[in-house]
Amino acid sequence: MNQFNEKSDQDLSDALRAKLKSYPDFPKPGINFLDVFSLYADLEGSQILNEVFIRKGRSVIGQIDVVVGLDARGFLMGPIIAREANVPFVPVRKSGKLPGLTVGTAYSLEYGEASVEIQKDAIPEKARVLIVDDLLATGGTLNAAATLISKLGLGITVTECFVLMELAFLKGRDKITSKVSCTLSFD
Ligand SMILES: O=P(O)(O)OC[C@H]1O[C@H](OP(=O)(O)OP(=O)(O)O)[C@H](O)[C@@H]1O
Ligand SMILES: Nc1ncnc2[nH]cnc12
Repeated sequence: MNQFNEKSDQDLSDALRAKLKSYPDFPKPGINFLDVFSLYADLEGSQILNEVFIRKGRSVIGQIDVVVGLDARGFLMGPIIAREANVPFVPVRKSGKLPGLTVGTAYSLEYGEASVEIQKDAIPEKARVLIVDDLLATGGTLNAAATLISKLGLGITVTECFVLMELAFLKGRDKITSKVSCTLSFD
């Protein structure tokens, strides 16, 4: 029993939307930056996020074998979701940060370019993967992560992507071949 048991998913999503801070023209003119850390800086916001991620993890029990979180804000949520789903957590990191043998790819995102890597032996054969991140904008980042995972071969499949926030008007979903779910959509 916790203070959110009686709250619907919609109630939680509405509460987060009311608390979220955005910053026009950051990091570049024309970008409205949605700051997930503004939710963590609010004690109730942080508790609601925890509840949202716990519900997400429980909803995929038995359907996935690994949670992959994206650098950096996907690391806030991935381990909670993975723990509730009772599966391991694996990071996709910006290039040059992971030890051992890695596979990498370059991509574009809403406000720049980047490249990411995953450890070659991080995901077991035939695993069903859930990719998680805080935000879907153009879809460049999620698509790059899915491409990386497919480069590993071994019959590994991305079964779902979960984001806390989606800038739906940028149509990032069109780049993603797997199912995408989100908590807060912005038109
Ligand atoms: O859909 P896209 O256009 O690819 O944009 C979404 C990505 O952009 C942000 O990360 P960023 O690369 O800024 O990294 P950070 O988490 O290290 O700040 C965000 O956390 C997503 O990962
Ligand atoms: N508008 C935005 N706000 C926060 N993170 C982002 N990543 C890409 N676009 C973003």
